[in-house]
Amino acid sequence: MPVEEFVAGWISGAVGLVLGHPFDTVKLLGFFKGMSFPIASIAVVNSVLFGVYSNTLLLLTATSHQERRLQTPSYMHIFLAGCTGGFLQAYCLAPFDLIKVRLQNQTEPRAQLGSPRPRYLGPMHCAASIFREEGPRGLFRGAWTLTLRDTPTVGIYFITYEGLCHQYTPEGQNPSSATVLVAGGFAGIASWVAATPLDVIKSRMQMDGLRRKVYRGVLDCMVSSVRQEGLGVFFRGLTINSARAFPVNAVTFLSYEYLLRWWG
Ligand SMILES: C[N+](C)(C)CCCC[C@H](N)C(=O)O
Repeated sequence: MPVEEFVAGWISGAVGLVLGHPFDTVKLLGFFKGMSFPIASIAVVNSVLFGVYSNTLLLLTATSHQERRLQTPSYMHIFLAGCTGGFLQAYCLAPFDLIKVRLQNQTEPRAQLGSPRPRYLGPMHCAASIFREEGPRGLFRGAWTLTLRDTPTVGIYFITYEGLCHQYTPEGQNPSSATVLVAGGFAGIASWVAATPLDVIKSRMQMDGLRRKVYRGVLDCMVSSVRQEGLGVFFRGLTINSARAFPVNAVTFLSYEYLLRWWG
């Protein structure tokens, strides 16, 4: 099993992440709150995303990353491999994403003398508290919605990337850096536009049960969100998600391609 893709996925994900983190947090308070933790978690998550994608394509088309430039796989295969990558990465991402959402939604100041103690003191404390208060399954709260969000949208992510690269690259050549940056950026935007409605629902499911349980399930969460806030609720954060997605995924794909070429 080619492991380079896993390693390249990890490193490129970390590069993209540093760039994207302020966008992630600006929706809330505190700019670089919780930076070190996502850096560690991206090692697992992005390497699963790219590693599973590439190895699924290898299974489906019997071509390696380099050979695929000469023999472009069908969009169906690219989509299926993307969905497989998205499905598996969602499960790895679930506990990390839950902790991120819980910490970012916590707006009490850091522990200070005289002020009330925040519920979670940091990522490890947050993980331990969830485990204690909500059980081991609590760490996977919202995982199902995350899977629904990521399975098709990672398919869209890779279709957009490969499609744009193919469009602007002469037959049999590697895409130029500019092409990779633009294709990666638009792949990020396309997948985030598609992912935003379920991203809103996912975060609500992850915050549910903290004080008392409000939703009976994903569908119930969707229906009551629309009832209370209208259809616009599904587009919450769309602009910031897209603004973040372009630079993050442009550099993610650029470093991924370069690492693979360098090792290849
Ligand atoms: C599927 N979905 C759109 C959610 C994410 C796909 C892109 C993954 C990238 N690490 C990022 O954070 O932008």
